[in-house]
Amino acid sequence: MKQAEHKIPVTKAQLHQHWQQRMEGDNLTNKIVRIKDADYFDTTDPNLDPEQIIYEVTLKESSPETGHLHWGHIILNPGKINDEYFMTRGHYHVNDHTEEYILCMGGYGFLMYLDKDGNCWCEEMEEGSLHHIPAGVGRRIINLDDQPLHLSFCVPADSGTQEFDFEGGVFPCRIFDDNGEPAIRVDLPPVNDGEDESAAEIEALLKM
Ligand SMILES: O=P(O)(O)OC[C@H]1O[C@H](O)[C@H](O)[C@@H](O)[C@@H]1O
Repeated sequence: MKQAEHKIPVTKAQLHQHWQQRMEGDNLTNKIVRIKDADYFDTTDPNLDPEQIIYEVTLKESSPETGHLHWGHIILNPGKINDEYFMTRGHYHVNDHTEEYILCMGGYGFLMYLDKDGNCWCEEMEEGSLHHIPAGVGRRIINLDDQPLHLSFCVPADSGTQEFDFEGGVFPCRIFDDNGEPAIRVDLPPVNDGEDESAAEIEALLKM
């Protein structure tokens, strides 16, 4: 006898709603970054609403000890400050033995990595892409689309978050809209023409 089929039709919108409902219940923390908080962009734009949300991170926290995992969602909105796409501030983990996974649920963007030797590279994020962030590597996320970028992430409970020191000029690469196409600007350290150094050397020699 043929077995009865119990197929339940689901739409993408329903699945998405289900995904959002995973972030209900206890032990939730929420971080919202708005235009007024965005001191890490290349420029400012006084015409933008300071209250506009750039991104939101919701974290379902487990207990903080080693071995436990936090689960989180990020919604990174589409937009730009002048030509620079909306992006997260970026961070690395205080406990630099901890890795992370990020799963893209929808949208399109870049995951930018920065290692301790200053190497900077990007991976494309699109629906279904899974990204492994190695231990000791910093990250930033950039939305290149006109839709929100929806991400889930899983991170060790003892990882700890350390923001980048932007005064120090980390993240040497930045992504801009160049006539509708993303373009990378690489900020190289200023070239030392040697004049200052030799002046200091001569002064040191004279004092000997
Ligand atoms: O750049 P942040 O403001 O630190 O936040 C955005 C971050 O959200 C979470 O904490 C994830 O662990 C990160 O991988 C992501 O980059």
